[in-house]
Amino acid sequence: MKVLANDGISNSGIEALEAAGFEVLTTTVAQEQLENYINKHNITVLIVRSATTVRKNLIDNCPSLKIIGRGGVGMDNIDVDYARSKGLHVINTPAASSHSVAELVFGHFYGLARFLHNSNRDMPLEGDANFKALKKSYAKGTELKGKTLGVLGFGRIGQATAKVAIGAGMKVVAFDPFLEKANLQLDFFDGQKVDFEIKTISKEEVLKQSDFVTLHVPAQDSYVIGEKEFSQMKDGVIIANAARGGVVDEVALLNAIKSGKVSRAALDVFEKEPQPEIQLLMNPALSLTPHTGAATNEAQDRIGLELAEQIISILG
Ligand SMILES: O=C(O)[C@H](O)COP(=O)(O)O
Repeated sequence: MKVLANDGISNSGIEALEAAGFEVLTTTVAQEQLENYINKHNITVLIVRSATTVRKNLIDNCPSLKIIGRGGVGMDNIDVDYARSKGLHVINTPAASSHSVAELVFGHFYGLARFLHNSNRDMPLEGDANFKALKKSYAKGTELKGKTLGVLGFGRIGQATAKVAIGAGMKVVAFDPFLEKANLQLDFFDGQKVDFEIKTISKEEVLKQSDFVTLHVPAQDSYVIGEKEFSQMKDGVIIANAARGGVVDEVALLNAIKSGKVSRAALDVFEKEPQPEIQLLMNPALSLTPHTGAATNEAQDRIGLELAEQIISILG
């Protein structure tokens, strides 16, 4: 049986699938040629990340497909219910990338707190005077330790982010419409484990208390953070969106930066992907990454292996 991993898959995933007798194709087929390719090569399993979309048409026109696998969390690029109604298995790997996303958020937070996203670019090629001027202009950094992190969406990734925050000496407050509390476990390098509980509070209270805000919610029809929510935040707040484009109103964000309500922000996802608005790309208050939350060797290894295991157990 053939597996097409159209947005790639780790070697560990390929090896596990091949050992079970699957043929794995890793060609990236353009969206408009996908239907032909799947039919021509009699593909049984289509694996995608966020780049390839799997809509009704493709599902209807590719009868050889038995499984659609999402290497990652968000399935907004797949017509999941429709595929399932047609008897296809739709699988993903919801836990495999949580810690990688959490670390990316903190990479942005530490960078923003000390202006690394700008100072890297601004370092003078020569000149003592320039160096000194630059040192002065980046003299107002802040520590994360002792600050409050607000987490909107307290599922797997939100909780992983909370654990990193606690390790960084931050207080964590969280909002989740589906969760009253979460039991978290901190794992230490020497094998010690510490359990603790975080009770969620209202969204407004999270926004009011937080020095840093991070979103970990699925794609949805309306903004989670817009003009109203920005007005409820502390002046000078730093925010991060590594969830989905469209959960933060980008126009409201730019206005909030302009007014000083938001001092700096990190975006890993954009309302327009893969071509974010130029005003975002040019704004010095923004630290940007091209949707790389899950893009670590470790996360992709776990994702590849988990997909392989699920595929083998369904078809093996
Ligand atoms: O939903 C996810 O898993 C993340 O947004 C990562 O998407 P990617 O696999 O396209 O990097």
